Formats: sequence, C-alpha cells, structure tokens
Amino acid sequence: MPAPVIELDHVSKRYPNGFMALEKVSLSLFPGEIHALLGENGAGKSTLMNILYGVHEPTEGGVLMHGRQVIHRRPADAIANGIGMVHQHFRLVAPFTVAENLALVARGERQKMFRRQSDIHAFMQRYGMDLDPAAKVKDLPLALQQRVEILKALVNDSRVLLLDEPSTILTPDEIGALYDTLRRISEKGTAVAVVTHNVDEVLAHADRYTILRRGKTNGSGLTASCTPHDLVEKIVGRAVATGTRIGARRQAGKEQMRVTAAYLRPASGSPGLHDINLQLYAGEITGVAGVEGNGQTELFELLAGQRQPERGAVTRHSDRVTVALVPQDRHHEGLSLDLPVSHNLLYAKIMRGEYLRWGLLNHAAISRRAREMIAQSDIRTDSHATPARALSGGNQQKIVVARALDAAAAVVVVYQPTRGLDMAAAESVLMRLAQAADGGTTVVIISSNIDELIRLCDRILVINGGRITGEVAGESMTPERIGALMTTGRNPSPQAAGAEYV
Ligand SMILES: Nc1ncnc2c1ncn2[C@@H]1O[C@H](COP(=O)(O)OP(=O)(O)OP(=O)(O)O)[C@@H](O)[C@H]1O
Repeated sequence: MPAPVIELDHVSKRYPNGFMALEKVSLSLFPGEIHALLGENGAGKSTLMNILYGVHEPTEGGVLMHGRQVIHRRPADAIANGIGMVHQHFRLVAPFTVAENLALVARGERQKMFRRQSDIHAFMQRYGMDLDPAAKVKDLPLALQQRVEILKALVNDSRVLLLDEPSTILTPDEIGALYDTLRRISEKGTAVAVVTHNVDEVLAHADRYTILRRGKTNGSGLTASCTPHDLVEKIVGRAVATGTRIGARRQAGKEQMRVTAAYLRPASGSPGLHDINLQLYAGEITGVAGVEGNGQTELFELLAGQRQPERGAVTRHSDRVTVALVPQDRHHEGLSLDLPVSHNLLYAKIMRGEYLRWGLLNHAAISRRAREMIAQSDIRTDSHATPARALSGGNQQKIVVARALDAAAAVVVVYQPTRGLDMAAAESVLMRLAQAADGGTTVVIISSNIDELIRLCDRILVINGGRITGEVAGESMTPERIGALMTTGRNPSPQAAGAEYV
C-alpha cells in the first residue's frame, strides 16, 4: 500500500470555551483513495477538516505530510502544502466567470495559465470536466458551481482534496456524477476526503471510512468489508429504522392557504414562477420536489409572505392563519449566530413580548423553556447560553426546526429540513413534522430528497423551470415517477396515474 499523503497523529482539539471537540484522533489519507468521514451532528467532522485545512491548530498531536510534521497556522499554509478544500457554502465570486474564479486563487506562474482559455480547458479535461470558462458562475446550476469549487481547490496542484458535505445539495444522479469526478481526481494520485451523512453513498463510492463519535474515533476501515447496518450503529450508537412510511396517510382538513395563478418574472439565476396554483389544507403534508434552482426559493418566499407575486395572488383563509418557517439559508435568515441558543430558540416569542416580566426579559422563564426544547430536539450544546455560532452545523439546523415547530403556527413551510442532519436527527425531525400534521398543522416541505418526501408526504408536487409539472399522491409517489418529472417535466409513461400540468 502506498504511504499516506497526510496523517493526523493522536490529534486533540479543545476550543477556547474548554469544549473538547476531538480527542486523540488518528487518520491517514492515501493517494488514489476516497475516504469518507462520518459521524452524528457535533461528532467533530468539521473540526477535523478544519485542522487539516489550517483553520484550527490542534491542541495536542500532530499533522504529518509525507511522514514529516507540518504546522498549518492558517489555510494559506495548508494551500501552500497542496491541500484544497470545498466548503459547504461556496466561496465563489458569483458575477465573475469560471476562468476568473480560477485565476483568482491561482498562485505564481499558474496565474498566467488561468488567463488562457486553452490552458483552462486542458486543466479541466484532466479531471474529466467540461465547463465553459466564459460562463458566469451566477448563471450555473448548483451542481456545476460545485465543480468550479472543486477545480478551484485543485488549481495549485493539490495532493489532498477535502469536501465538506458535498452531496447534500445534489440529486441522486448528480451525486453519482460527483463521485465519478472525485474518482478521476483520486486516480491522478490525490487523496480525497469527504464528509457525509449518507451511508449508502459511502458504501457505493468510498474506499475507506472513519467514524467519529463524540470527538473520538469509533471505527475505521475499508468500505468493502462493511454493511449499512454496521456503519449506522457505529455512527449513532444504535440501529435507526429508515425507509418506512412515517405516519398513516392523512385526511386533508379545511383549506388554510391558496396560491392562485402566481407569476414571478424570471431573473438572472431564477426561472421565476409561472401559473402556480396550490391549495394547502389543515393536517396535510404537501411536498415540493425539484432539482435546486427550479423555483423552490421563489415559492418559499411567496408562501412566507416575503414576496408578492407580480400577477396572481397568495391568500390565507383568515388573519388567524400564521406561517412558521425553516429557511434555506439558516446562517443568515435562520439564526443570530452571536445570540445564545436560548434566544435563537425563542426569538419570535421574545420579540412578541411573551417573555417579559415587569417590562424586563424574564431570563429564568427563557432558560427553562429553552432547556426543555434542547432536550426535546436533542440539540448538542454545552448550555442554553452558548452562542449559536459555537454549535455544529447540524445542531444549528435543529434550533431552526425546533423554533418553527414551537411557534404553534397554522402553516409550517420548511426548506430542506434534514439537510446536514445525521440519520437519527433527520428521523426525529421528520417524525415531528408528521406529528404536527397529525395535530392539524398544514405542512409544506420543499426538498430535493425524494425518498424523504415519499415517506412523509400525503402528496408531492414537482417543480421544474418555475412551473409545477406534476402532482403525485398515494401509490403514485415513486422515485422513478418523481425523478422523471423533476428532470424532464413529463410523466415516464402516459398510462401512469396522477395529474400532469403542461
Ligand atoms: N468555535 C467553537 N467553540 C466551541 N465549541 C465549538 C466550536 N466549533 C464547534 N464546537 C463544538 O465542537 C463540536 C464538534 O463540532 P463540529 O462542527 O466539528 O461537528 P460536526 O461533526 O461537523 O457536526 P455537523 O454534522 O452537525 O456539522 C460540537 O459540539 C460543537 O458545538
């Protein structure tokens, strides 16, 4: 077996607040291999990646490259040593072209090279990618923006490529294509490490895995010798039942909200919305499936009341119909990162004056309720007083979902509610949405995760190019049927049951 390119040798990381996020973790990344890093929310995956990439320094232990100890005090040190990283939130300059984005990060002589179209093509083709160097990043779909991020990470001849949850924004086909690209990259001798929560993806595409649990290694080895069951048990410490229907099919109650012939003009990066008609009923879960960027954000904004249609209308049954939201961009819209977990959980209620006593904030009541919500949603935090910024991405997501479900709103609109959550947390969020609907709440779930929609929803609308291209319910909710509507806007066969709009 070849020698590892990079190793972590008994690395521990204690954050300034005293929290021990990693404890004596060792890991080796080999050239030519795809290594999956798994673990529940808060297990320490991002901390580990950030140590490899020079964002954090280990408190104890060392980082070795080609067997020699290196010290990365900042990402620039790691980049200079041939480490590239693709972050979950892309760091591209959207109005710039693909070529300009690559040239921006190129160092030394390579800068010149990234100004010549022919050289850029040759560079991309090395990894089997064929993007238009003159395309503006903002006009590319997310899956292609991700390719630009990968190329950016490779521009300076990286020998190590790190990717933080790259598959969460992709459809199943796009995930396959991503791993084809990663395989080509690894075959060139680069060591690839991917953080993911998706066990099936790991078994299908990765060579080796490491599982973190509460900051410690809880298993590692070759994927060829393990089953999904083995991995799940090591990740969450118990078996998790996934794949079965969540809740019985529900009977729709009274109409709560209606969208009539809504239209939004297409804009750069947005297909707009065209003739959207939708009725939402109490006690029903409506799914909206689609490849990202097909009008989901715009539909969310209409339902949230953040935007008015240019034609058509969005009406609520009465003024008493309130809407709670789980937004797409939880960092900017969902959380105040510097406020404590407790205030983030109860933000809307605090703002409405529900936690005032004698005109002052009732901190005891806020803490009490926050602690209950933290326990109920299994939010992993030192304390309710910890700033939201110090929580792992998945635990931040749990705060946003817990707050939306605590609002007792008539309608809850959630955007990718389980993105970035581990299997156990994802199951718990889906169960809680089901319980809310069983209790009479109207739930709308916008997601590109077809399996999750089929398990949870009573009916699923498919959105493509800003239009609703079909609606399926009951037995017609199959991945094939929905997948076909998502990508082509057509039912796979004319005999298939269910409505289709053209
Ligand atoms: N800056 C910080 N200060 C204090 N604690 C932190 C800080 N960053 C992370 N932590 C804590 O360290 C632990 C590990 O966090 P990390 O982000 O590495 O987890 P993760 O495995 O990537 O989780 P997720 O899947 O939710 O993204 C968490 O409990 C988190 O609250």
